[in-house]
Amino acid sequence: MPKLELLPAVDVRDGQAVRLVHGESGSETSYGSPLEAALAWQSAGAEWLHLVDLDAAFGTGDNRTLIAEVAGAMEIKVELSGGIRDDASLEAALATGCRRVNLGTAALETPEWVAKVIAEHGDKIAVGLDVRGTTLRGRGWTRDGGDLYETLARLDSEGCARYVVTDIAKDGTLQGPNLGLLRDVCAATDRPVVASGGVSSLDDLRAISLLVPEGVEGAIVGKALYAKAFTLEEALKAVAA
Ligand SMILES: O=C(O)c1ccccc1NCC(=O)[C@H](O)[C@H](O)COP(=O)(O)O
Repeated sequence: MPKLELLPAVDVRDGQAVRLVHGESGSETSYGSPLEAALAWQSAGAEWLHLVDLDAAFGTGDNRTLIAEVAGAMEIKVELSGGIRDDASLEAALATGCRRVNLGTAALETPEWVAKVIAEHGDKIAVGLDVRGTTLRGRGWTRDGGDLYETLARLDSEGCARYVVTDIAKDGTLQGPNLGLLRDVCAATDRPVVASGGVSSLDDLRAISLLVPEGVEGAIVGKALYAKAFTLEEALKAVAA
C-alpha cells in the first residue's frame, strides 16, 4: 500500500508565516519567516510543501515575490495555493517552478476557465474543495459557492486530476480531521484526495493513512506542527509504518 504523503503548510499573510482559525482573516498567529519555516520542513525530510498566499486568497494584496522566493529555494515538490484565478496569476504561480497549483474560487466562479486550464496543464492543476457542511466556499472561504458533490462531478467530467479537501470548521483548530467527509469524497470520485484541516496528533495521521486504499493520497499539516504537537520527523515515521 502506498504511504500517505505529508504536506507541511506555510501560509503567508503580510510577509509572515501564519496560522488561521477556520481560515478567518484576523485570526492570525504569526510564526515568523516563511522561508525559514519552509526550509525547516525541507530539512526535516518533507517531500512536499503546501504554500499558500493568504493575501491573494482574501484579495488583500499578494506575497507573490516572497512566494516565488520560497518556492525557488525548495528542492522538494511545492503545491501552491491562494488567489490563482486567471491566466496572469496561474502563469506567475507556475513560473515559480511549483509541482502543482491549487485552484479554489476559480472552480466556483469561472468554471470554463478552469476546464480550459485543466485541459492544458493536466495534473499540474488540483482543485481545492473547501467546505462548510457540503457547501463550497470561495474568495478566501468567505462566500458560498455551490454544492460539493455537484461541483466534484463536473470537475471529474472535465478531467480534474486531484482534489484538496478542507473542512473549514476543522481548519486551524487542532480538533482532528473530518474523516467522514474524506470517505464521502473518496466514494464520489476516483481521483486522489489530499486531506486538509484539523490534524492534531500522530493518531490523526494514522487514521488518515487508513483511508489511502479509499483514495486519500496525502495530508496537509499546519497548526499541529507550529504548535509542536509533534515533529515532522515523528509524523513521517508515523505514516511510514
Ligand atoms: O488554501 C487556501 O487558498 C486558503 C484560503 C483561505 C484561507 C485558508 C486557506 N488555506 C489554509 C490551508 O491550506 C491550511 O494550511 C491547511 O488547511 C492546514 O490546516 P491545519 O492543519 O488545520 O492548520
